[in-house]
Amino acid sequence: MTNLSAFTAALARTGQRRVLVLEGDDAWTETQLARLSAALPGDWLTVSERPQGEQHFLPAAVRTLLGREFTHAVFDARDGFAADALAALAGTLRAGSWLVLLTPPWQRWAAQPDNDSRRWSDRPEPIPTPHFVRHFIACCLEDDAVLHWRQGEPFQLPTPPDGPAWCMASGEPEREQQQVLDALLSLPRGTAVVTAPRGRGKSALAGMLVRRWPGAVLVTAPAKAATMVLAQHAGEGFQFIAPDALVAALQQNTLAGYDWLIIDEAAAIPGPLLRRLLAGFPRVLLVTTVQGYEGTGRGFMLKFCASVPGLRTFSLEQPVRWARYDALERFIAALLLFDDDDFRLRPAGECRIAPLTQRAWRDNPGHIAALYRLLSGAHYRTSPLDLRRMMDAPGQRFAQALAGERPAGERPAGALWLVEEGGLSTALSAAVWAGFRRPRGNLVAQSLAAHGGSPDAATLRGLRISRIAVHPARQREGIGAQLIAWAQANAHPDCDYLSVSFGYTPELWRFWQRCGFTLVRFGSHREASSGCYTAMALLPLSAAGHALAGHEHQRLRRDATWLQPWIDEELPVIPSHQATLNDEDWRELAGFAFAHRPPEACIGSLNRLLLAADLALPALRRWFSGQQQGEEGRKAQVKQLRQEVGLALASLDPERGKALQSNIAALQFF
Ligand SMILES: CC(=O)SCCNC(=O)CCNC(=O)[C@H](O)C(C)(C)COP(=O)(O)OP(=O)(O)OC[C@H]1O[C@@H](n2cnc3c(N)ncnc32)[C@H](O)[C@@H]1OP(=O)(O)O
Ligand SMILES: Nc1ncnc2c1ncn2[C@@H]1O[C@H](COP(=O)(O)OP(=O)(O)OP(=O)(O)O)[C@@H](O)[C@H]1O
Repeated sequence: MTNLSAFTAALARTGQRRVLVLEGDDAWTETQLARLSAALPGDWLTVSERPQGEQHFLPAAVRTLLGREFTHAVFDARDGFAADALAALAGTLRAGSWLVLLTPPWQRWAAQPDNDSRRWSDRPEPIPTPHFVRHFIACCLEDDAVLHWRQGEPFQLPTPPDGPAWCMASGEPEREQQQVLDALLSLPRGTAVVTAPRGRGKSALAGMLVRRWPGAVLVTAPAKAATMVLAQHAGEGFQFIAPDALVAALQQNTLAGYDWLIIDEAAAIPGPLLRRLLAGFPRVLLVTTVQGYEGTGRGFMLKFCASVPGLRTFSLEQPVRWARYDALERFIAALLLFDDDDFRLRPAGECRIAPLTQRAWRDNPGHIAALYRLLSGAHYRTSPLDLRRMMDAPGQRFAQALAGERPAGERPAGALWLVEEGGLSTALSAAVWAGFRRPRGNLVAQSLAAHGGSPDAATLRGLRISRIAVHPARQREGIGAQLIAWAQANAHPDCDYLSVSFGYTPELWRFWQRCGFTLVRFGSHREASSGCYTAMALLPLSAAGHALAGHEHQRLRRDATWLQPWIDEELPVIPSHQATLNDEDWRELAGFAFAHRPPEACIGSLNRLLLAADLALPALRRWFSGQQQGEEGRKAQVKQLRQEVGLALASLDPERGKALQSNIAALQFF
């Protein structure tokens, strides 16, 4: 272990960080870990599903470490591989650090269920992840800088890294930081954004702006703990305000005299909230990471920044927390396919559509990796969890639009990712409709049952378009529509529909509409993550699919008058203005009163009940006048609503109410 200390000293001197993989059984691994931490002093952080020691974090808690720094870390992949947590963790390690990765013995790892898969596979039980394990092993073996210590074999350290001594930044702005700072200090008005990968000195730069700006600057971020670096570089002028307090202060007009608002980790703040903040200050600086822990950074660039007029964009390339060509950063980029060099080039030439299956991760990994890179470059939602889903979750299918000369010169210009859904039993689908059951997966199929009017909706089989993206340099050339037409023509004969669930924008809806989709659902509130309403649409393929799409679209039209007041966006359907209670309303109201259907899924029928029945219904009136309280208050209010609606049905038609009640009660046993 003396050699290890010398090696680590060489890492610190050259500004490098390294990966050490410990492959073995639990007892052996624990012994080696104890030896390592005894030999290498410093603050060791452990990320593991198993509780151990003081500096221990569960993978799900690693996000809270953003903005903090550590010397060494252990990432325990023996029970599950939380790829997003690994990416977040790697960014927190200083120059001279080790990232020790614990794996089970490789020969049994591929067949072992991965606990993390429950987060992304839509399966209730953990599943094995052979493609990811294979890819991980290949990344380790291909990279000379990754140290691999296998149980039963001697551990040999290579020669320590050599090279010029690395100097920690002095406290004064680095060259790149200075250039951005000069531009910001002379910005007369408007919005600027600084994006960069981890550890490039973005937060420090924002702090330097606070220190150098002659007037008042306000700083906000999703968590104050993540602004430590910014505060340190800002000095006494640092003034922090939480985003919700900031919105409240803007509404009350109590903020005056601030020249700048700095929003650190801006990608973690929902778009509509950001938009409100931009309007409140003469100058705004948005700071965000473009790669890594969640895919939100690039999405932020793509979706939000494209909509800000006159935005000034800056980026930082040189790492500050570690030296250039750092081995850990390179390993993580290769493992999680962060490198996007391919994406920067325009894929030129005619396109042909070609299918791909998960087998490509074995047979032609370069090909399918290019597809993932296109998705993560062009689609705002793509994250390392998608990479894992794409590799190993069951029921996934892919197609790509390949541009260029066959075969060597071809590159993907468009990517389509499909997921098989539906096929639930009649009883389970009806139990989903009633709100009694919500098994994992089947996003659109279950949502059609749970929020729509057809108890058997989830029995149909669909292919959900999980993602579609066309290279930005090739959009509006018909490639997206070509991919959808391919999916339509190549769907399995027992597939009833293609479906899509998307964050509604009028432009995106126009695309789906042009591809032949029918709108069947529009959410009643904006999603916090995207700031958009969720919309769902179907492209029917079979007679049953046509019937379902037609029925759900008519239902949406019938409910549109009542749904519109909940939504501050024009609903893209023509309301049909029907105010009488029909059989379907009766069934739905019974599903609400005697089962667990949420009120938001019954907005139309509840309103028609108010109009049709000559009853007081005070709780219902209160609900629609918007007098709702917090979570606990809401629960009590919904309970009261259910009772009131049950009584109303019994008083309107006691026989019918009773019959529906007993039918619905039977559903809870499925
Ligand atoms: C499930 C999900 O993935 S939802 C998210 C969809 N993906 C994204 O938002 C990623 C970023 N966007 C993209 O990759 C692309 O813009 C896509 C996939 C949405 C569309 O692909 P494209 O190849 O650009 O669309 P395509 O050229 O086939 O358009 C067909 C028609 O749709 C309509 N359309 C497409 N994009 C737009 C737009 N931005 N605004 C208005 N209409 C549009 C047009 O009518 C167009 O026909 P036209 O150009 O002759 O007028
Ligand atoms: N010019 C500088 N002088 C001294 N230290 C610096 C300078 N720039 C950055 N640093 C330090 O380098 C480290 C990384 O900087 P910073 O946290 O600003 O990077 P970042 O790009 O915001 O990283 P992350 O995405 O991980 O939050 C911090 O410890 C910071 O204090």
